[in-house]
Amino acid sequence: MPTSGSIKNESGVRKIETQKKENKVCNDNKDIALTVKAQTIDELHLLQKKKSAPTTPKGSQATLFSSSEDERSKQQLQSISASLASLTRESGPKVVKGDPDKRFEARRVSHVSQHRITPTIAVSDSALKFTHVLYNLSPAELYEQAIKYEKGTFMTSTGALATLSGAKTGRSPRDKRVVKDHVTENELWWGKGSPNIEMDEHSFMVNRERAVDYLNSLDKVFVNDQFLNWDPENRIKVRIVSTRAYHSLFMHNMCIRPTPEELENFGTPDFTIYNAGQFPCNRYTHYMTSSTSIDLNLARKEMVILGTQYAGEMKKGLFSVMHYLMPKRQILSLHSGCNMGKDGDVALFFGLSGTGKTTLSTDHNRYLIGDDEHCWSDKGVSNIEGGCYAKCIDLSREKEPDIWNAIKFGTVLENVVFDEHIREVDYADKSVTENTRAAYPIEYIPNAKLPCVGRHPKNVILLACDAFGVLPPVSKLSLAQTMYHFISGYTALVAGTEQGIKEPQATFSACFGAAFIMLHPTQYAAMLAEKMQKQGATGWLVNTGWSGGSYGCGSRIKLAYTRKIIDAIHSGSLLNAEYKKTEIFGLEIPTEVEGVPSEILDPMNTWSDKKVYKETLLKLARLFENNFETFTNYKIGKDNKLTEEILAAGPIF
Ligand SMILES: Nc1ncnc2c1ncn2[C@@H]1O[C@H](COP(=O)(O)OP(=O)(O)OP(=O)(O)O)[C@@H](O)[C@H]1O
Ligand SMILES: O=C([O-])CC(=O)C(=O)O
Ligand SMILES: [Ca+2]
Ligand SMILES: [Mn+2]
Repeated sequence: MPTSGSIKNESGVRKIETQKKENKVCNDNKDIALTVKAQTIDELHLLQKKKSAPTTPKGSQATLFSSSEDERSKQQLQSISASLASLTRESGPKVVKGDPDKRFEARRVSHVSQHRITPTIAVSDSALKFTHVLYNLSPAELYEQAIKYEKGTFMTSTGALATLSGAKTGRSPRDKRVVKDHVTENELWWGKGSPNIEMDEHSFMVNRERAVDYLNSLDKVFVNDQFLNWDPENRIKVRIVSTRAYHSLFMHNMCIRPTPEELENFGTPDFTIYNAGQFPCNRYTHYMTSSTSIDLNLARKEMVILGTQYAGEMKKGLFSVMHYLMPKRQILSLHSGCNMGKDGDVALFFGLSGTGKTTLSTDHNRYLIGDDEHCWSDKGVSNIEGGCYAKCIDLSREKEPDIWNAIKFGTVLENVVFDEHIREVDYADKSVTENTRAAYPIEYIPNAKLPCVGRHPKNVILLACDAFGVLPPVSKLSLAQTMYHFISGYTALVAGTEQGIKEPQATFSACFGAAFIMLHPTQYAAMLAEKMQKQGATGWLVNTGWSGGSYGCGSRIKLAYTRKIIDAIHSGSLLNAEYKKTEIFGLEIPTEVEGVPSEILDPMNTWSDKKVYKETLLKLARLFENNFETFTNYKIGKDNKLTEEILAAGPIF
């Protein structure tokens, strides 16, 4: 053992002082006498973390803050306490920042009186309790929380956070409720076909109270303060209160992340979500038909989630809110992907779930503006979100390299199956659900366009996954046809995963997102028509579904071919191609597309039995016709001319 006297501290670094008595451990001249100023192990651990950016949780070291910082921090706590206030008691809960398990952090308490009313009822036991708030935690902190406290949460081999969303692995549109009051009664779309199922204000308050009481009964809640919409003039401030680190990380990825300065000056949110999804709603509450309820109150600017932990409810709930707020400002909200070429040309990709918005807007040769939710204003397009939510069933590195590579540290992987030891994900495994998903910040895509805004779209691509196999792989649409197909919002998926051949199921969802729209579809359609006309945008219908027969006989069009078709749309070469018109649907189909076998461009060529093809085509046309009946009484746009053209743009028998 070397002796202390023979070694000099040449580098001039502090000596290790873990105990009062000097304890020298030195093997060579370099390592020696590097001492840490710590008296105890706890003190040593305290040295490990240095003070973070100004707005990360200020749970500790209160004396380090200047009085203005102190004041702002107090206001932040007051604002959170106000959000969590029960409306039947007098004051907001006692709020304290930080993890209840971290005993070293000095606690800051704020018991904020929210209401001017003099208390009349004695405080309940719950009012004596603290609510610990984990405020805008970083992904690393959320990983620790999730892995430590949320069963079924693991790190995968690429660093993503794999978790389970619980009993619900998809959205529950039938459990969505919207408060009908004297304003929304006239403004919103109600009745047949509408996604807005009514509830009254009182029942909303019952559910709100249930959610808030549940949240305040927990040891801790997560609070995210973030933004929606990359258009700075139309940015919306949202607050999400949730119970799981999974939810907090999901929203961290999906909403726009504020800078530390923006968070300092966040102020009062424009909209608040109370996600108490681990707790059911009370089925005896009026308007409830199950123990799941997703309730939207536009007047109160609040949403309550009970009985489902599927994180997509928050994402799509906020999208509904945007579908209400944006049209009021003459801005069109769109369920579409969006990307931009090197020359600044913008394309929109509409389509129902699973038709290819995320897959096709994530294109290595183009800049990604966003994969799912956009706004189209007088200035151009802007993404509503700060992240992407990709389907990952059968995901492959070869076919979708950018999405594959985005699944790394920080990404939330929902309901995937992985090797218990190596933690490699098996993307083909549907054991938990077919709707496996990855949520990642948009910067994880190498060619993301930041900020996520672009010019007016040049091309509007409508995606349909036609499992009947009768729609052409690509057709050029007139404006009236674009509107007809936009209002129809068609896709056909295959029902069930049982053995044997299943009939394709046609789905019609107005504006390619009926589940999220708030106004009558024709209001969005009118705005789209006006914008497309004004900007001279071209509409296209792209079938990403079956070719060579219906599901069971034919097969899904190769992604590589669809990509070639999309390339030809972007480059402008398809605009000047030679076209012929199909029967029944009257679609203009090109005779050639570079890189795509010409014989597949007319679906009739690919069917061995032409009679069955014709029957299937007629069958689909009738489904379109029946679906459109509900829209025939509505006027679209300023004159009747467009309305008549749209009606004439459907199938002709
Ligand atoms: N020819 C094709 N074109 C597009 N996608 C295809 C094609 N063939 C197979 N696919 C697969 O279809 C799926 C399309 O899903 P995608 O995530 O793009 O849907 P989405 O429209 O973004 O839906 P959501 O709104 O639910 O997010 C992907 O899994 C993709 O790999
Ligand atoms: O909302 C979801 O769960 C997934 C999605 O993007 C959609 O369905 O359009
Ligand atoms: Ca998507
Ligand atoms: Mn979507």
